[in-house]
Amino acid sequence: MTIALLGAGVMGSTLLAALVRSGHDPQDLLVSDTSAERAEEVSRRHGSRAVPAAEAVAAADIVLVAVKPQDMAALVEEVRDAVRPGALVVSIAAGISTDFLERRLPAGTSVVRVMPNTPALVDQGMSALSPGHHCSEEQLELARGLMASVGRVVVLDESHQDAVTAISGSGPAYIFYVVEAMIEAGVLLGLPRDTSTELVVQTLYGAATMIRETGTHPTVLREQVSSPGGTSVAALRALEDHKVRAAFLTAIEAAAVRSRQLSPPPD
Ligand SMILES: NC(=O)C1=CN([C@@H]2O[C@H](COP(=O)(O)OP(=O)(O)OC[C@H]3O[C@@H](n4cnc5c(N)ncnc54)[C@H](O)[C@@H]3O)[C@@H](O)[C@H]2O)C=CC1
Ligand SMILES: O=C(O)[C@@H]1CCC=N1
Repeated sequence: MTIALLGAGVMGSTLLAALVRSGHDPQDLLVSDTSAERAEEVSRRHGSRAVPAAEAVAAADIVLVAVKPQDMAALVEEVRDAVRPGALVVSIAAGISTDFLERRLPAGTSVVRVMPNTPALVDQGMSALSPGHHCSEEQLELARGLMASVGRVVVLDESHQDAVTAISGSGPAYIFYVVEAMIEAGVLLGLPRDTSTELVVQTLYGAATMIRETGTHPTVLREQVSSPGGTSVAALRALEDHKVRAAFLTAIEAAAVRSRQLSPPPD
């Protein structure tokens, strides 16, 4: 199975590394980037082949597109004539609909829209897949298998993709932000930075593992930490005073709005 990866940036190279880890022959992975240097550097690292975009697409069973939404129209224009009949086009670009791609690709091209996230780098990714009009069950399974090699997968109606982008696509950024803030707070309280980092990271890992392994609702888990009249409720009250919950709602809504804005207007 030959896979063309178009765009070898943060997410493209993360997926490339994952494809190699999951047993794809690196020689069957053709990498293209407008920065030829980048495509070559990434390919040197993973054993894949750096190839111009149209050439990669002409040889590919799966075309995995990982360029920014703003670069998508130009890229599709560049490669459309090279897409093989029966090839599957998988796009991970925020805000780019299957309809946008189907209108620009040869008639009948199978498309799957995916929103992954960066924890794919450590095989703990979360991907949401939405098939286009011409995507068969078999092709959807192919895309599912591709993304399942880097974490969990859900298949969702495309109307949910802006919400997915705002929750799990951008989600790691919010979590890292909270982690940064907690580490800084530890330093404020006099802890050495590396100690504070270790305390915060293990607490995050432990809390995430508890949510997953116990299946208990986060509210109940939070209540278990909050002794009456104790330290946790004192902190949680300050978070409520600063409207942190409302800030999360507003922030995530802003991400979804931005995802919609990244959708090019209809022709
Ligand atoms: N970074 C993230 O956490 C996530 C990103 N995404 C999506 O993945 C896509 C890529 O994002 P990043 O990797 O963060 O961006 P990036 O800027 O790191 O990578 C994009 C790459 O595409 C290349 N490129 C641009 N035009 C090209 C063309 N015509 N042909 C070949 N390569 C071309 C650029 O040179 C760059 O190396 C975006 O559409 C984004 O919405 C989706 C989920 C998570
Ligand atoms: O920030 C972005 O636009 C991309 C999409 C989801 C995560 N990163």
